[in-house]
Amino acid sequence: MKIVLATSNQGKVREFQSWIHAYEVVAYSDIMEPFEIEETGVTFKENALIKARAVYEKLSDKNDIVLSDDSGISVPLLGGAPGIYSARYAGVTASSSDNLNKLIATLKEHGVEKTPAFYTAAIALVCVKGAFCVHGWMHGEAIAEARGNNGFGYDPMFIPCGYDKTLGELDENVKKAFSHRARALELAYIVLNSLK
Ligand SMILES: O=c1nc[nH]c2c1ncn2[C@H]1C[C@H](O)[C@@H](COP(=O)(O)OP(=O)(O)OP(=O)(O)O)O1
Ligand SMILES: [Mg+2]
Repeated sequence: MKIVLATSNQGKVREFQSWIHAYEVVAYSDIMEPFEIEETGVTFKENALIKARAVYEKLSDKNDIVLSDDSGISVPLLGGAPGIYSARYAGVTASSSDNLNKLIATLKEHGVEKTPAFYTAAIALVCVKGAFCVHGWMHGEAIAEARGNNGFGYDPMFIPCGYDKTLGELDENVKKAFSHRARALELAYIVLNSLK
């Protein structure tokens, strides 16, 4: 039994592979031809389940467990945007730097240098015993500039609570200690251990 990650985001793959040691972890594209999965849900949970179910359907070994992550950054000043649309914020074909630059430009349009923001991660697990979903959050501030190259996505503009540097500048262990994804993964372990 191994964990198959239903994601095409290499930043997520890197984090899950470096954080999960109790199981063999592979990206789904290592064991099948990658395919388009439409994220038609209106919540992180719905989209996480859509991605995990789509990959589980195509698995040849149904004893494997599929793990997906649907995540994003929400800015209360912007009514929660980009939220579940974080990966499509600057358009459906946008790169992560397009999205980052759009959020920086939007904050500047609102005349703010920093504003409260939070990340959400929904992790779905789909296996022979059913489908499960857990969540995690990380609070902090979004700033109207990009600093540092660590992490991925919006990390260069996100300062976690209790720090004065962005996740782009901070050591990777900070994300491992209390990121939205790390917190959701802690809960996912409870589900995983009960599936054994
Ligand atoms: O820790 C994070 N640090 C920085 N940015 C992050 C993080 N976590 C989510 N994000 C951003 C990236 C992307 O703009 C969106 C996720 O979108 P989301 O659809 O879940 O992932 P994705 O399309 O990149 O890959 P996939 O759907 O194949 O898993 O939120
Ligand atoms: Mg996506």
